Amino acid sequence: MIEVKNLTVKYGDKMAVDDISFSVNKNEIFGIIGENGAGKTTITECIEGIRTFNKGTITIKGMDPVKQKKEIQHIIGVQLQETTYPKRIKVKELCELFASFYVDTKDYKELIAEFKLNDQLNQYVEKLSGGQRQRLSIILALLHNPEVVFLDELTTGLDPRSRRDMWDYILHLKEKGVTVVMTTHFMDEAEYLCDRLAIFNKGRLVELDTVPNLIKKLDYKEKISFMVKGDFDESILNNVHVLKVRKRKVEYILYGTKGLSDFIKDVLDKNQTKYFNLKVTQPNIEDVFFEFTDREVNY
Ligand SMILES: Nc1ncnc2c1ncn2[C@@H]1O[C@H](COP(=O)(O)OP(=O)(O)OP(=O)(O)O)[C@@H](O)[C@H]1O
Repeated sequence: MIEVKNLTVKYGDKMAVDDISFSVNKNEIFGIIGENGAGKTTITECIEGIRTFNKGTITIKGMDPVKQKKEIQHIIGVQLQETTYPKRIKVKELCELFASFYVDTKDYKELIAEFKLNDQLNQYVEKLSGGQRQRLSIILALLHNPEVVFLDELTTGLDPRSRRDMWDYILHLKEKGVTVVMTTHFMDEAEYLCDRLAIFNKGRLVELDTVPNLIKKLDYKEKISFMVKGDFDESILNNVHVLKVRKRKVEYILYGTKGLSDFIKDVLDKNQTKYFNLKVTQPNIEDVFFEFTDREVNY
């Protein structure tokens, strides 16, 4: 559905996107993750045809998003992170205005009902809450039944229930055959929704795979975390089971081989360490994120 080859974007001397290539398959939910400033918005805006780039080629369904802007606009839907709407316009009027941009659109009232904005139909857009504005932004992106939808941090600012509802809706879009390209900072969201995840670090693509495959790449079998009170002799953690230690103030997160958690519990007790909040879990996509975005990129 989407092919990106050798995309390079510079802002002055600053390399924002550095020679990246990837493709997005039809009907997949493709996640883009990375730290702030990693280049996620720049990349998606280049694909959407709203940002120029220095080098590379991009196609959506074989079309060039810049040269064939008109055709592309009919097949893509874009939900933006921050959108400024005209002042003193009501929800209903904004939907009608956006619908007038396209030849063929859905009945916006269906979408309004699906996203539970019925009560706000006659409300001024500027008076909507943050979560309501987010829901309106996706309605506007879906009015023309696009084949590909770009979602930029869609669930930021949503309450837990609305966030879950939004996840269901994204899965529903996939069921209907839509291709979804989404950026997110929520790792649980990326893990739950995305068929494949592209991890960007400082403008470079560092990993691209399914969630289970990315977790396998970590090669850690066990993970244990705990918090300590008072002095703590870190040298007790030195052992063949411990492959990596991350520390945040009083919290320790350890990754390692099978047997790691038994060894750590044992050593903490033997040393009479005052610990709390001990948790034994499996490595997850957040661990993948830390591993691959910490790492220097070598090619
Ligand atoms: N118009 C611009 N002019 C100059 N530099 C820019 C411009 N837009 C983005 N940048 C820089 O390019 C880099 C990539 O920015 P981008 O917004 O694509 O990152 P991002 O991964 O989307 O970040 P975030 O998670 O914070 O939204 C950053 O260092 C940013 O400061």
